[in-house]
Amino acid sequence: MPNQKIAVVLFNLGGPDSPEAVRPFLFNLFNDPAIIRIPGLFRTPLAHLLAKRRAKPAGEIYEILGGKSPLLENTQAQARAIESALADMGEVKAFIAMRYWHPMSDETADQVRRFDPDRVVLLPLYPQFSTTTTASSEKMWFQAAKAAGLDKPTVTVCCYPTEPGFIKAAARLIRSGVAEAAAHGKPRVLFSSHGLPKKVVKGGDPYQWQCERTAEAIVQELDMPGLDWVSCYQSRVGPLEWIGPSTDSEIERAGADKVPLVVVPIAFVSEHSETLVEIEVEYRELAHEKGVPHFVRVPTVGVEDSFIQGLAGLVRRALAGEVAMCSQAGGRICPDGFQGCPQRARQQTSRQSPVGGQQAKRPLAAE
Ligand SMILES: C=CC1=C(C)c2cc3[nH]c(cc4nc(cc5[nH]c(cc1n2)c(C)c5CCC(=O)O)C(CCC(=O)O)=C4C)c(C)c3C=C
Ligand SMILES: [Fe+2]
Ligand SMILES: [Fe+2]
Repeated sequence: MPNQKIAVVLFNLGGPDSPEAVRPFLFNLFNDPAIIRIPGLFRTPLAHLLAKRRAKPAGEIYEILGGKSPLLENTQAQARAIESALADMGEVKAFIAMRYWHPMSDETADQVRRFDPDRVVLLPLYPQFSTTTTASSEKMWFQAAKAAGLDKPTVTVCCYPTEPGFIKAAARLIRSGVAEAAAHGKPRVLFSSHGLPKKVVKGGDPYQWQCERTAEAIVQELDMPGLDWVSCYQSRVGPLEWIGPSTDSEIERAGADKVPLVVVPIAFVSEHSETLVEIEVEYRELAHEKGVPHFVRVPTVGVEDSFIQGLAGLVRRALAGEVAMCSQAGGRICPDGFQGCPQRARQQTSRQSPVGGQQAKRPLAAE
């Protein structure tokens, strides 16, 4: 239907926009029942405590980035690019709803109501579905939309772990990383995703399964026979056991094997603390310490044309109702058909290194 008024709402995590925002941002994160799965009566005081303890180490991370996260600016650039890619559809406006820092769902739902669209598409900037990210954002959005009196037909893109434009963009960026590393030996590619506590995955969360599908699809697209690669997990916080192998343990193994590394973030689609500090600074230093001969960090897909065209295609397909419904989540669209569906993802598979172990934990507080 041409010339519709469409609101595309981009979901992302959000990040502090000043040093003062670090602690309240962390409080919002730890107070999310999708992150800390205990009743609110206990969770809220615990979230205050954890935010207080984590504020110092997290603040130091954001200090390296000038006191704030660049996630909002990078997401704004993606919003403008998506609007341009969908300009032929009519009046399309992309909004941003962050989960833990501004602009959050309540502010955005109000803006969307004032825009008065015919339809709303919720588009997570998380290629892989997790209850801790996509589902949490979606739940918050529907609460906020109801409170704002926004009652427009809405469809949610579920996930796109193997979306061809996303895979193509990542592969393009990796090729030059592999070429650079190859001057120092036979490179190993680490597909590094944000980790999750094991019990979340055991509870049926499809995230790990989908991260592995993303890594496999990129390897297939790269078409580099004999490529040495592994799927691993970064950013562990807290005392729980997290999924592995950890990115740290894989860096250590590469040091022992004396192979150059190409580290590729596949669960983040723009730059922020986990890419610019954790990978670029901390893992680079660890690699140096462990004797890795060369370390390359591949940038996130950001506003790469094929990625943006891929996202625009998901919006078109969601509006056309062309894609398979995700049977687990009423009303949510699963663009990969059954391939990336949470329902199917219970079959845990794995491409895990035999040496993969526990991730070195990031302390919740300055220890
Ligand atoms: C793929 C995306 C993400 C998943 C899954 C996820 C789960 C998850 N995260 C924490 C704890 C923290 N995450 C933090 C930062 C952070 N997390 C993501 C993405 C995912 N998190 C992003 C994009 C960011 C960076 C935000 C920015 O810098 O702009 C932090 C804060 C930073 C720090 O203190 O180091 C914490 C804490 C848990 C516990 C969890 C799953 C249960
Ligand atoms: Fe996180
Ligand atoms: Fe699905």
